[in-house]
Amino acid sequence: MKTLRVAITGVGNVGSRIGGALEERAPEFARRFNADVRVVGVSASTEGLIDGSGISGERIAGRTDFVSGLTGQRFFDELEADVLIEAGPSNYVDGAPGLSHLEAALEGSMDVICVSKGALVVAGDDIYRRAAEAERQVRVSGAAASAMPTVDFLTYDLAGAQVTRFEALLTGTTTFVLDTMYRHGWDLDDAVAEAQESGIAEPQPEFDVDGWDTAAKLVVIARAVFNAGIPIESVPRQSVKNVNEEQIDCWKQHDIVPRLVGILELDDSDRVTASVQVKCYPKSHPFSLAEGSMKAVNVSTKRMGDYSLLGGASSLDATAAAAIKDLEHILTCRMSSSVQ
Ligand SMILES: NC(=O)C1=CN([C@@H]2O[C@H](COP(=O)(O)OP(=O)(O)OC[C@H]3O[C@@H](n4cnc5c(N)ncnc54)[C@H](O)[C@@H]3O)[C@@H](O)[C@H]2O)C=CC1
Ligand SMILES: N[C@@H](CC=O)C(=O)O
Repeated sequence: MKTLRVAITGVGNVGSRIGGALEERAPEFARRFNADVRVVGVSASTEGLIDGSGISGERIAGRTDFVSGLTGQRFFDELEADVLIEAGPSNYVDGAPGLSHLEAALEGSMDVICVSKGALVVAGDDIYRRAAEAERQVRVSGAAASAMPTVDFLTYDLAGAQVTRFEALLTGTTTFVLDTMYRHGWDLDDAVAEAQESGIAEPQPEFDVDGWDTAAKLVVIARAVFNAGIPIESVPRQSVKNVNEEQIDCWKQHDIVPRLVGILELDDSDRVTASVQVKCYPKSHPFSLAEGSMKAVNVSTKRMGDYSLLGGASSLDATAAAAIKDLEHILTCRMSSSVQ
């Protein structure tokens, strides 16, 4: 049986669940791929743990035998792993600490799974170039709307379809906030506090509310799907903060529902432009049917017509599952290439 050694950087809301999610799937991986998939290293901001014999989900979440200082470069110097799952903070200024984690992992010939978005937003080009040079994979489901298939849907299912427009609810927090304001009369602050309580809002929730999270996901998707480099600062953004009670009343009278959407449009030369907008939709539109922290995607293509997907609500378990989905795709590639 082949062993696949997995490391995780960032043991917060999401990272601490990834170990348990992997443990749950391990017997299936053993059966289907004849692979022993185990976590061999985890690092948090000031401490970490490396154990080649495997680290259980309980040890990751409990952190009782973490070693002080085993993080950052020291962690990578001591780590021997095949795949890194990066689940630290998303930092759109310089990509730290995720960027140096991804660089060290690719340097060490690991495939990388990004749950955090900062490094991809700040240095997507560089990460994909390094990965190509190292002949390693970059998987980004967790950073590109997690449980809602975006990159995989566009690159695999719609391969060759020639996408012309992608319009989507990519941030569960803003769907939740607008939905509770519209349907239940909540005020913005209460709705944001509830989203924080459930762990889906960013540590600084204005990243969600002001459209940065949606913009970041558009940047990640544009790079992964269309090989387009879009600077996040160039993405025009609208904020949910500016939605007020009078507007909500007016939209209700007109039977239309507000949502924060991210849009990618491709022109005839395949040039991609991105924007984040508060838009209203008729009540029967799939985006209006997205309740709570659900997401939704509308895609127009030249060769296969139009699509709508609805689902993929933001949740910590669903995000951990999306990272394990990426791991499964890596496993599939690694196993098939070892057969050839
Ligand atoms: N919460 C969610 O529903 C989702 C979150 N994400 C992204 O996943 C990432 C993690 O999100 P959460 O777990 O909610 O955030 P979190 O703030 O709970 O966890 C981040 C963890 O990274 C740790 N960390 C900070 N510096 C570090 C370093 N130098 N080395 C190793 N670890 C370090 C922090 O101590 C913290 O525990 C974020 O980038 C977020 O944008 C993506 C999809 C969904
Ligand atoms: N803050 C995001 C979660 C991570 O991508 C959301 O609300 O969907």
